[in-house]
Order: sequence, then C-alpha cells, then structure tokens
Amino acid sequence: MVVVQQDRRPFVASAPGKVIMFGEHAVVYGKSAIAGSVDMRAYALVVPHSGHAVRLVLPDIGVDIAFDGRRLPRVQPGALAHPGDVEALLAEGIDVPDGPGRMAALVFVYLYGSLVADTGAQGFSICVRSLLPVGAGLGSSAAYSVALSAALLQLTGQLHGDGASEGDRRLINGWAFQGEQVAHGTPSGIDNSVATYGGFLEYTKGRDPAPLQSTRALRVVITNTNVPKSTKALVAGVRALRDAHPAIVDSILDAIHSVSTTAAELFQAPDADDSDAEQRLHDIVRVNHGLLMALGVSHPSLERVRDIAARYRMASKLTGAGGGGCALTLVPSGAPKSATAEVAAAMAADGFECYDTVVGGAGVSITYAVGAESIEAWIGKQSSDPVAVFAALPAATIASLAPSQ
Ligand SMILES: Nc1ncnc2c1ncn2[C@@H]1O[C@H](COP(=O)(O)OP(=O)(O)OP(=O)(O)O)[C@@H](O)[C@H]1O
Ligand SMILES: C[C@@](O)(CCO)CC(=O)[O-]
Ligand SMILES: [Mg+2]
Repeated sequence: MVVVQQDRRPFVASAPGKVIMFGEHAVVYGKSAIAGSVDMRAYALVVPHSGHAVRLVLPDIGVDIAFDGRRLPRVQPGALAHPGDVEALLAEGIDVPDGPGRMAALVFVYLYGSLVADTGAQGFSICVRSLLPVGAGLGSSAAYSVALSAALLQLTGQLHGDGASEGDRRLINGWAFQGEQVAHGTPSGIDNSVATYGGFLEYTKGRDPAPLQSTRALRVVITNTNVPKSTKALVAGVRALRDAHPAIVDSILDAIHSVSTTAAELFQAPDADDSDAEQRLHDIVRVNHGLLMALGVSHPSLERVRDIAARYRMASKLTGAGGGGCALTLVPSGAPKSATAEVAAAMAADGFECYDTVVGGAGVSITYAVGAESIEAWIGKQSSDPVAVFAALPAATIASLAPSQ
C-alpha cells in the first residue's frame, strides 16, 4: 500500500472545453489537427472528510452516489485492455443507472481505483459542475476527465506544482486520456490535451502538443444545433467506412491533414491582414467540412448552419465529432462586432444556440481560494453541506473559480 500525504483543505480543479478548428476524425488516424480551448470549463469541488465514505455528485446529469472507498480494489495497469474489467468495478455495490451518468461514474471509478484506492487516503466528496454543453462537440467529456484527474492527483499529493508545472500537466493529461479511453474506446487525445494545456495548438497523436502563435485574432462563433450525438458511435462509423473502403477513406484523411497543415501556416503567417490568407482560410473551412461530410459525420442541422453563415459571406464547419452537436463559423479579420451579432441572431431565429467564444484561454487549474477568501471559509459560511452549496451556485459564481482568460 502506498500511503499518501493528504492536504485536508477543500479545493476546486477546473479544465476548459475545446473547439477543433481543423482535423477532427483524421486526428484519430495520426493526422494533424488544430484546436484551442474555449472559455467554458468543468469545475470539480473536492471536500476531504474523515472516515472512508466517497461521494460523487454530478448535478448536470443527475448522479449522486456514495460508496465505502475501502471496498474498491486498486485498478491494475492494463485494465483498459479489458473493458469488461472496468465495467466490473461498478458491480462493487455502486448503483448507477444507464445513460450518460453511467459513463461518467465509470470514468470516476476507474480513476479512483487507479489513483486513490489502496493509498490509505481518507474519504471525500467530489462535485463536478460544467458550464459546457454535454455531448455537443466542445469536449465536455475531456474537461470532466481532466478536472477529475487533477482533483484526484492533487488530493493524494501526487502533484508538485498545484497542476501548473510541466510535470504535473503531463501526469494529469496522461490520466485524463485514460479517462477518455474508458468513455470512448479510441480517442486521439486531442480533447484532453487542449483541456490540460489550454491555448491554441497543433496536435498529432502520440506527440506532445505544439503551441501555435497565431498572428490572427481567433474569432469564432460556435453554434450548438442541440442535436444529440455520440462521439463513440461517430468515431466507430468512420472506422467502419474505412474498413469497407480503405483507399478512398485514407485519401480523404490525407486531404484533411493537408487542410490542417495549410491552416497552421496561415494562422502563423506574418501578415495577418493579408486578404489572400483570409480567403484561403475561408476556403479550407469549407473544404474541411465537405471532407467530413464525405466521411458521413454531418447532419441536416449542421448544413442549415452553413447555409445561414454563407448568407453573411462567412464559412462554417462542424466541430468535434459531428452528427449534430456544434458548428464553428470563422469570423473574418476586421469584421465589426455587429456582423457576428447579426449572424448569431439569424442562427438563433432558427432555434440554434450561439456562443461568442474567445479561443485560447488557460488550461487546467487548481485553486484553494475564491478571490481573497479560502474556499474552506467561503463554503463554511454558506451551509454545513458544501456539495449542496456548490451544486446550486449560479454559473457566474462558478466561473469565478478559475483563472480569468
Ligand atoms: N457536466 C458533466 N458532468 C458529468 N459528466 C459529464 C459532464 N459533461 C460531460 N460529461 C461526460 O461526458 C459525456 C459526453 O461526452 P461526449 O464525448 O459524447 O461529448 P463531448 O465531449 O461533449 O463532445 P466531443 O467529444 O465531440 O467534443 C457524458 O455522457 C458524460 O459521461
Ligand atoms: C472525432 C474526434 O476527432 C474529436 C472529438 O472531439 C475524436 C478524437 O479525436 O478522439
Ligand atoms: Mg468527448
């Protein structure tokens, strides 16, 4: 048994969602992709207490479970090779209904079993709230996985710089990737990398993410079609198409790779106001969407978003796994604020939800304070049940628990 040093103060670990600008799906096959963090995050409040009870509360998806932490066995390295073994963890007397809550609980139990079980750590409550839409293509699962991994590593004294050092980030990212594997099967790692490192980056599977210095303002309108989709099913669909038509699908994936490498050059071009570069970016947004459509991951609602954007001479593409979820619209450099407001209003009139997003904010963060006050004192003042307080906080207060963008 590894006995850990535990800090008993409550804290909040948080991580952002992501927007993939170019390269989704192809990135699963080792091609390059470009993505950045969005200014919406998942927040995990951890409250250590005496005894051995562990409580997981996920108010966004209706999960509230408790179990005796001593009953869960340590997860052995390699358990992910046998998904049945991971599912079996939930059989340890933890009652979780089917649906999104089951997957989220499984990710927690896997990370708990890997990082906390058998360390002699005392009990705790953890409550995760997210300001990201769930299952919409903005990386809500990765933000959840990164916030959880950071929370459990910090709780058990395995981080050395409160999540900010290079070593801490590498550790958090590695465990969050395993959390994503529990949820998805074969993720590329781009979502958890953006949620951990934040910023704007180029990602190729198996390599460290490479930060990009864009000379262009990263202005995008994100549109949520509110059509539910499953990342796991969409990734599996592309795999089935590739198995049936390897030569055709591989050439589409190669074309997406060229789109991403061209985009990286254009974003970093010295003259950001060059109208030729602007036109080329517009073109490749359109081309990337067409290639994704050929892979079978578009949806009529996403095509509708593209039609509306085209009326305003803007280019849109799906972002994330597709099949519904979100689209992004690239805002041309120098476009007035009124232009984005107009296109967003036109989309809202069709029933879509728009987020005016700043791409490239902070990655994972751990905080023990709200402004000048400790979380312990702040929560203690509100009620004797910190989880209930956190679960009911308004979004604006939750958002104050992370570094400003
Ligand atoms: N607020 C949350 N609380 C608990 N679990 C969450 C929360 N948000 C997301 N999740 C977990 O993530 C799952 C959704 O992940 P999924 O990968 O399908 O969508 P996404 O990550 O939002 O989109 P994409 O992967 O395309 O970017 C949920 O079913 C749940 O298991
Ligand atoms: C569809 C995909 O490329 C992005 C999902 O946000 C899957 C992945 O990279 O894991
Ligand atoms: Mg996801």
